[in-house]
Amino acid sequence: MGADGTSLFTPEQLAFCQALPKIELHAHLNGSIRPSTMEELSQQLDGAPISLPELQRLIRQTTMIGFHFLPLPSASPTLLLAASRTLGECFKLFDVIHRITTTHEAIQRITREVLEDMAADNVVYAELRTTPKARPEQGMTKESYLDAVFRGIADYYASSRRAADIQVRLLLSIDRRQSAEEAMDTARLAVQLKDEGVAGLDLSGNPSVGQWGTWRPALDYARQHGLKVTVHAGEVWNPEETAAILAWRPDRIGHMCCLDETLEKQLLDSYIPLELCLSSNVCTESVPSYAAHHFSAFHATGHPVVLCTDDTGVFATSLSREYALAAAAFGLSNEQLTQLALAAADYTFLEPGEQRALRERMEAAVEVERIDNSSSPFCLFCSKDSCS
Ligand SMILES: CNc1ncnc2c1ncn2[C@@H]1O[C@H](COP(=O)(O)O)[C@@H](O)[C@H]1O
Repeated sequence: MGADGTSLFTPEQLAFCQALPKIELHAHLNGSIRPSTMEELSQQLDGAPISLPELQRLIRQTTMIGFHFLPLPSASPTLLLAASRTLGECFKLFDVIHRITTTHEAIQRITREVLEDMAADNVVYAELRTTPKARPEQGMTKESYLDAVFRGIADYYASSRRAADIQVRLLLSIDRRQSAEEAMDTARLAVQLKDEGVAGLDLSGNPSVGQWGTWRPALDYARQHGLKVTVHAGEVWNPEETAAILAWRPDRIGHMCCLDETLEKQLLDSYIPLELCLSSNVCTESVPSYAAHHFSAFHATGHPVVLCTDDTGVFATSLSREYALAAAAFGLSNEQLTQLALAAADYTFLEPGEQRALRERMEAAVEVERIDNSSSPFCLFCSKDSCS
């Protein structure tokens, strides 16, 4: 494999996946920061709570994670993680990112840029998640943090010619470091903002921290008030917690890398849709390789699965790249990739009528691609030499 990972799939596979209309259901806002923006924001830190030398020291400290700005053939310099790191080291990197994204302006900008990047990658619907943060020293409350996110979304729609192409909902994240009270604050905020585009709640953060029982009342509250809930589970080996989360029956679950036979059977019986992030899980060593990723087994049984990115900035990926990785690692045909992308509409936190409309919009886009490619001797959409 090349250092940029591109040799994991063919250019044709990537081109097909880029042309496919896609749905992103598991993307963390700050983890999706453009590396170039991260670099730029870190230059502007003088006078802010963290100075540039301090940031550089922090980055050096996290060199086990490694910052490598590698020129990719068709992209701007991209941040890649070094060959070996752990999930714990990854969370040190999030702390660094959070220390350079402390202002409302930074949050607004990152939100706009993330949507621009998604639209350019042919993402037609996204549920973007973020942890609302109160930073009194910046005059930032959880509410004003979210206002900045909403302004970023508005900026995107105001500036983009492709605005109609991407529909966005927000999920508010509870960080596992947070107390029951903090979690409940976030749940209340999510309920208040239900009509403003907040579709649900997420539980995320370092999986080695905290206890499931701490945040459960907040998740119960959100559910009782009509919000959907997705939970990170099984990112590390913690069978008691994973069983308790499965018994609670979230509307979707992220990761589920570490399962024994009993948990796997419970998950299959539950039919709860899985948000799967190949690069993230391989990079953080939650799974040993792409080929060994549990996507393959769950997809083969017909269990609902959706490919997602997790943190495009941290793992130097895009949704098209994740689809191409899956195509190459699991031998998926173009038709299987198309069905995978379309099926994700059913797992969104939209109302059933909105889900149907989204799927129809995607099917129409796929049809246009089929027609556009029908004169080509090699059909992009059925992997045959020609299609009838
Ligand atoms: C790698 N796998 C992962 N597992 C668990 N939580 C993750 C994560 N990747 C990201 N986050 C969560 O998202 C935050 C960054 O975005 P926001 O500041 O909320 O926008 C991280 O601090 C962590 O809490």
